[in-house]
Amino acid sequence: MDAAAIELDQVSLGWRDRVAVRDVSGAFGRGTLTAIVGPNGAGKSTLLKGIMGVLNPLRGEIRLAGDPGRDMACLPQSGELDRSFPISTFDLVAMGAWRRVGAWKGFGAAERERVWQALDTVGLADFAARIVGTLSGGQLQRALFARLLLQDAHTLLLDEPFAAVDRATTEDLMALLRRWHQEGRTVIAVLHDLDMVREMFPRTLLMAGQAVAWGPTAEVLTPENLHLARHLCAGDYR
Ligand SMILES: Nc1ncnc2c1ncn2[C@@H]1O[C@H](COP(=O)(O)OP(=O)(O)OP(=O)(O)O)[C@@H](O)[C@H]1O
Repeated sequence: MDAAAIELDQVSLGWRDRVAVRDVSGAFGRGTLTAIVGPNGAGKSTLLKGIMGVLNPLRGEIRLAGDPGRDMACLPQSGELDRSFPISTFDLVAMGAWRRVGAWKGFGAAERERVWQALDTVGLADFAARIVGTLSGGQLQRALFARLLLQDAHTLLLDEPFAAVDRATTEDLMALLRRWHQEGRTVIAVLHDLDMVREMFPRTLLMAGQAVAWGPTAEVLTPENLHLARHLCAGDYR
């Protein structure tokens, strides 16, 4: 595999009373496109939080190539967003540029043009002035993808990017994800649609509290591995 963008060495994550992710070791190669899948409660979001640095490992080590502040961009699960914040769609997208250009005083005409381009790419140019609380779920997800475009990060972490969005929006946003992959960025997405993973994601990490399998998608999503994941999480997982 190419050089690692993110390396996990016997990583366990959780809280005082609960270990949600146990003893995961492996690497996300630079420029790879990986899906993280597994039953509800398998520790997928917890693993992403560990990689983002919002949760410290209980054990083990997470090593990131580059400067995580600048090189990593995240799309949180939509339920974790505060939509009541009174901000326009334009400003939400513009926030993606903060790390590159500093505070608002550095925000010139060129950056404004980039915001317009990003809004146009996701089909939201007509919604620039709308307060984000008035966007539909799918429109908000498009705006958050536009913000990722502004961030221009080498590594992108997306937690259920297509949850509760319709087929057309999913196809548009998936095209952006593929574009990032073709540009050589490292892309990691938590997903539930295994057919989509089989079709679009070359690599997969199957979680069930631990890493059940990690590698080329066809070798990971076998009936045996899925059965094991279901058994480990004691749920219904196909
Ligand atoms: N803040 C927290 N405190 C304690 N336990 C938590 C906390 N957040 C999550 N958990 C628990 O950790 C486990 C893993 O949760 P996580 O959200 O990582 O699962 P997931 O694989 O992303 O699930 P889903 O597919 O339902 O989103 C679950 O049992 C969950 O209840």
